[in-house]
Amino acid sequence: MVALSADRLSVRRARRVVVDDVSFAAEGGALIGIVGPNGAGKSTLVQALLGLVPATGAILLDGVPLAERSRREIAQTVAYLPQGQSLHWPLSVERLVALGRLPHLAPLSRISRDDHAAIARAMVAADVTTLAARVATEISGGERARVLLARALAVEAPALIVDEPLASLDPAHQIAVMDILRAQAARGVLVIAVLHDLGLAARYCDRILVLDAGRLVADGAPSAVLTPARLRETYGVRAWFGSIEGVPVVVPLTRDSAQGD
Ligand SMILES: Nc1ncnc2c1ncn2[C@@H]1O[C@H](COP(=O)(O)OP(=O)(O)OP(=O)(O)O)[C@@H](O)[C@H]1O
Repeated sequence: MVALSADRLSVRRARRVVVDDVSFAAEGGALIGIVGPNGAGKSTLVQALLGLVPATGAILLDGVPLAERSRREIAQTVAYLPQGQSLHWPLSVERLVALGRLPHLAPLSRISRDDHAAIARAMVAADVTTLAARVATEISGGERARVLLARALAVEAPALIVDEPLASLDPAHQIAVMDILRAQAARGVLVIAVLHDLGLAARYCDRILVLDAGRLVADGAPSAVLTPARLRETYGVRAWFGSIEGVPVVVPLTRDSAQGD
């Protein structure tokens, strides 16, 4: 199974440290949530894990420093769904999902039967088969989110990093996407998901990393990490914690007046 680790990872943007001395290690077979307030550095952290932004510290992918891997190797090993991607080319949905196979194709080679099978599996998993012939620039925001997830799934990489995969999705599709991520983890994939919905993070993740102002302030099982004190300190909110039919429920209730504003 794939292994990904960061050791004392820091990233500066516009001369500000936005990821600050973050260390963690992860292996395939787990769904790991990254949560934290807006601007905490979550997207920057995952971009650094993919080698997309310059960082200090060490990142190891299967024991090899990321800097020693080619872009193609990284793209084959870690599929990535960026946050809020917009589409500019009027490709069909099926062709857009097919782009997920690019890391596996030799230059000028054609899509193989295996590639077609991977594309079909990804479209079924993300529930976008009925959109296959539609123009990708002419579908709704939630449909686009699922199509882009399908493109990432089509890579069939041993690791999958998704940045806010639930944005613009209705409740049924939010649950469906979390089910997909869980199923991927159950198949041995390392899934890292940047999430804002703490309730779904608590329900679905094996482990949660909490980022606050660039620092990793908590790392552990959801029940250990998503506590009233942590949510107060990190988000400045009071939350209700409970469970329904054994499913953990976290509902942010009010901003914490102790925060002062
Ligand atoms: N290209 C950039 N240039 C300069 N600063 C940036 C850039 N991208 C992000 N930042 C800053 O880096 C910090 C971390 O941003 P990042 O997008 O990683 O946060 P985030 O936790 O993913 O936030 P959100 O939940 O709002 O998506 C923020 O202060 C942001 O303003």
